[in-house]
Amino acid sequence: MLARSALRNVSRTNRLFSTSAARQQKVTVLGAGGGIGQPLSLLLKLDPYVTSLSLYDIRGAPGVAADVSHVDTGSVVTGYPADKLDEALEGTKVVVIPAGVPRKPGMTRDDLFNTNASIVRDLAAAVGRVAPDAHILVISNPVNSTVPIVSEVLQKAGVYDPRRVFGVTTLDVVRAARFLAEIADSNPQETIVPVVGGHSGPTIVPLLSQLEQGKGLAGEGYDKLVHRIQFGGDEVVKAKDGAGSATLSMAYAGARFANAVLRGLAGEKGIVTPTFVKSPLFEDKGIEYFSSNVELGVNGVEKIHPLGPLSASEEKLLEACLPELKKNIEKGKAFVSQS
Ligand SMILES: NC(=O)C1=CN([C@@H]2O[C@H](COP(=O)(O)OP(=O)(O)OC[C@H]3O[C@@H](n4cnc5c(N)ncnc54)[C@H](O)[C@@H]3O)[C@@H](O)[C@H]2O)C=CC1
Ligand SMILES: O=C([O-])CC(=O)C(=O)O
Repeated sequence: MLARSALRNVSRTNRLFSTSAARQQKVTVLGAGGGIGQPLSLLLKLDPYVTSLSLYDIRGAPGVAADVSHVDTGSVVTGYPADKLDEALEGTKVVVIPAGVPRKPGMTRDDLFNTNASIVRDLAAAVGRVAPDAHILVISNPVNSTVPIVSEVLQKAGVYDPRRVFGVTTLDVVRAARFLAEIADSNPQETIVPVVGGHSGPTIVPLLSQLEQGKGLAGEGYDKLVHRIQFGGDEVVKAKDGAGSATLSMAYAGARFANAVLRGLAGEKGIVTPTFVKSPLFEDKGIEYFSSNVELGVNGVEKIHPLGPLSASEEKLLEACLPELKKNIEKGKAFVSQS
């Protein structure tokens, strides 16, 4: 028999994260059987802020749930098949949506609209009906359009609170940190790049001038880095050669953003990260949603930070971002009003 202190040590080394959290929540993943959904579900199983993990997909969620449920952390995992969406959502506080098709080489994210818009619309309607006060984290592309779709659906249902709908743009932040750190020879975990705008090509605007490691960059080196951050998704789509887009790095990014939302819900202060939300920043230009640094808290979005000082190059990037973003947002809104 192991002495109690030895058991405690064994127990500590067996855990990836510490298990004591102030306040835990039920989290539901819609699209849990997919390329992102599976590793994301695993990472959420490791999150000490999750008490109950509900996994839903039109294919394969009970199997994923059975598998993930054997991991020895405190949360309880349940899988739900296609006809059990309402049960999956009951009592949930956070819903993460990676349901929908991914890109193949040669496609833009907007090319996914025709398939994913209706998937996201129908899932949002179910969330509005069953879990109207849930925080909704939208991963499904095109994010610039799917976030307005979710918002419009909730608005129609009379349960919209803009503080609780988020487009997950964390992968852009993760990539920017990694790619800049490679050039600057810095620690990527300490190379925190605010990435603003939206989540597709030219709408992705990294504010490199706001970092010590980034402010000296210019010319070809700067242009190449910006292009890599804006088109990092294409790099993965090309390398996977028809087998899909980023799944593992996205699962990491999604779990990280979900953890930030959960920590906010638990009352932690000072959690600031970029996310694509209903925003006043460019309302005067008719742009209702924008990603920028947002402070998260018990109500979701507590405060939207201004962009801060921009370099001349960043002003130009922003100029290219805004009209494209506006088009994407309007397309999402029109889809719901015509549905
Ligand atoms: N926000 C971001 O930064 C990123 C977004 N994505 C997007 O995430 C989405 C998912 O990508 P993957 O997981 O690679 O695709 P995948 O095809 O591997 O998985 C999608 C899953 O959604 C499920 N699904 C389809 N319709 C559904 C419905 N009505 N209800 C519940 N589940 C449903 C499918 O059965 C499948 O298991 C894509 O739209 C992709 O473009 C991907 C990477 C990064
Ligand atoms: O590129 C894609 O289609 C998937 C995605 O959004 C990303 O990896 O940033």
